[in-house]
Formats: sequence, structure tokens, C-alpha cells
Amino acid sequence: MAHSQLPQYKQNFLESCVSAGALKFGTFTLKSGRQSPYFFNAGLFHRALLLKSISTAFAHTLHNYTSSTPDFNFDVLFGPAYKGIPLAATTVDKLADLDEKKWGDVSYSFNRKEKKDHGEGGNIVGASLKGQKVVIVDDVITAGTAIREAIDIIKREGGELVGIVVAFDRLEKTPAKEGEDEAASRGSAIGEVRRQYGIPVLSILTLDDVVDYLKGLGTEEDVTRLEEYRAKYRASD
Ligand SMILES: O=P(O)(O)OC[C@H]1O[C@H](OP(=O)(O)OP(=O)(O)O)[C@H](O)[C@@H]1O
Ligand SMILES: O=C(O)c1cc(=O)[nH]c(=O)[nH]1
Repeated sequence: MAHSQLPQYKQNFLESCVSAGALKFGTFTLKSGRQSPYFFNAGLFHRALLLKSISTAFAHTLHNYTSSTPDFNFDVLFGPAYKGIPLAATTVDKLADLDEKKWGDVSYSFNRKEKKDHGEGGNIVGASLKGQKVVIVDDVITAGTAIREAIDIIKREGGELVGIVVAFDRLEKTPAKEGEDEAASRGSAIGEVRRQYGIPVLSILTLDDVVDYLKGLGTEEDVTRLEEYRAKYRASD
């Protein structure tokens, strides 16, 4: 597959999505309750080379952003439980491979979904977030519930949220609030977080990349359903 318009690490990641079967077509209920004709399952990047591909893509995304925005820097990558955990840990490793001098001291950290009362105890595993500049690394943001929970944890732990990077931006509008028309134009959860916190929210791939480059993946019917879904739920920002 040659997608000359995309940087090499994105092409590699797209190919890994195919080889992992991480993009599925069908009917899926999302965390928000929305019914989606496709699903991105980051849990399937468990084989060594697939994990290497997704962590390398995350590392490039962060490294490239810091190269173009020299004021942007961070101490800790925070991976929200569960799927964010291996992503944050392996991305730290790949950042050190890219530039050991620049990234050799970056740490990772993640939350427990349930508090531990024995041993070392607590909710956080890995680096303390206190007084640290923190970037969240996660698989996907749809309605923004999971990312807002992660933001709350970082605040509670005394960290400073400086950015977010996700594998896949679904480019979706937020769910309608009570009394709102589901069909009305609205912005995305990613856009809301960007505006509210004034931080960069980066992604390796977006739904547009997938529709453009992976049309051959699904049947014609799957692709049509995906395009209809995109037309219905695409965010205005
Ligand atoms: O933007 P949202 O509407 O919140 O949905 C997206 C999030 O939901 C899922 O995680 P989940 O909380 O199910 O946890 P998991 O990592 O344990 O699968 C998914 O992995 C995203 O992180
Ligand atoms: O919105 C979600 O729950 C969701 C969407 C998606 O594509 N992948 C995922 O893991 N969760």
C-alpha cells in the first residue's frame, strides 16, 4: 500500500491497523451509547511489531509537534486505564529511541480503576504527577467522557495538563444534550477540550485518513455506511 501523501510513520500505522484488524466494520455500541458502523480497537495492537508501530507513531506525533512548537514540553505521559496504559509506557520507550538526550527523562504513569489499599496503595502507578507537565496518551476520544475523567485525575494529583495525543480522531460531534436536536451542527469533544484548556490535542490518524486510504478494507456497503455516519455525526470544528 503506498500512500505518498501521508508521512511514513502514519502509513506504517495504517498498515498496522489493517494487519491487526483494529478497524472493524459492522454495528457497534459506543461508550456514549451511539451506534457506529465502525470501531477502532487499540487492544488489538498486542503483537510485538504492531505495538512497535503504534508506539512509534505516537512518539513521532509528539516529537514532530515539539519540533514545530519549541515551547511545548512535558515530563510525564499519562495513559488512562485500561487501553491507555501500554500506549503511554511504550511511547516513552520510543521517544527515548528517537532522541535520548531530549526524552531520556520522560516518565509514564497510569491510574488504577480501583484504589489499592495494601502494599504501596493509591490510584497511580508509575511517576507521580505532582508539579509535573503531563500529556495524556489514549486510543480514541468520542464523547469525551473518558478524557475528562483522566483530566480530573491529573488535576487531583497536582499535575499540569499540557497536551493530549490520541491514536484516532473520530471527528465526531458531541452527543446532543437534553432538548437538543441530534441532527443539529455541533463541535467535537476534542474541540471543546482544546478550547477549554488551551492545549494541543493531537492525533496520529483521523476518520478522514481512514475513509480516504482504507476504502478497500471494507465492502462497498461498509464504506457507504461509514460515509453516511460521517455525514450525520461529523463535528463542525
Ligand atoms: O470519549 P468517550 O465517549 O469517553 O469514549 C472513548 C473512550 O472509551 C473507551 O474507553 P473505556 O472507558 O471503555 O475503557 P478501556 O480503556 O478500559 O476500554 C475508549 O478506549 C476510549 O478511551
Ligand atoms: O466511543 C467509543 O467508545 C469507542 C470508539 C472507538 O472507535 N473505539 C473505542 O475503543 N471506543
